[in-house]
Amino acid sequence: MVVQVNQRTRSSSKTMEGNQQRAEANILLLGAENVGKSALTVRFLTRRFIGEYGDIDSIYSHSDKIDGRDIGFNIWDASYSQGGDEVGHIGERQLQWADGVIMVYSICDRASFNVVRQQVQRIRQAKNKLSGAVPIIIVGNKRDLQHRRTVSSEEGRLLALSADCGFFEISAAETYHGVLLVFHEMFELIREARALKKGTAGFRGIVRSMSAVFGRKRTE
Ligand SMILES: Nc1nc2c(ncn2[C@@H]2O[C@H](COP(=O)(O)OP(=O)(O)OP(=O)(O)O)[C@@H](O)[C@H]2O)c(=O)[nH]1
Repeated sequence: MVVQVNQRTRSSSKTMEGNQQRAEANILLLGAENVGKSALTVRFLTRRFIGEYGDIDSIYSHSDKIDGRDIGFNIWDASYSQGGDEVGHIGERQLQWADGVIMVYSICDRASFNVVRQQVQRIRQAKNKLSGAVPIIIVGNKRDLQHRRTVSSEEGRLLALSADCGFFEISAAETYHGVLLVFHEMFELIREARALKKGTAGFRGIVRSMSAVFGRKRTE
């Protein structure tokens, strides 16, 4: 497995957390093969859908503005790897690095939905031991392929609800907007998780966290 790690990203997310001018967020993308993790990442970075992508682990840095504030997104597009004899292994290093996790499945691939179900459980268990709860958003991708759908929106939403995750159904192939919403919501959840940790979450933050937990339906 090749991992392109930008060293700057690791330290900067810690040092700039409290800075009002610029905030950073480390976001880990997980999910089975072929579900569109790279497509989502590249859409967010370039606004484009290019069709075919490599399958190496990569970490990308990207700047964006939310409500006039500069945000540095560090995105780890993780290939579906094998650790020891376990397929779908999630490395401790990945979890320690991540401020938030986006778990992707394809709405026309039930096996990929089952992978998300298993990985969400593993993250909840592992991350609690490492450093407390981490915000997770579950994304059902390839919404443009309705005729091949094998996982209903309800199932996706119910899984998210039961595991305290946000939920979106999108098509990375069709639109940029849905992908943008996912990353912006992820940043908001990370910000609120940090505020809750520091005990500075306002009423709005608490309400938003509860909404994420109780799973509003989020679609494009
Ligand atoms: N129809 C459709 N195809 C998509 C969509 N997103 C990705 N794809 C296609 O699905 C295939 C896999 O996309 P990738 O982004 O490489 O998937 P991945 O999850 O990164 O795959 P791995 O690198 O193997 O882990 C490619 O052929 C993409 O063009 C989508 O929203 N709709």
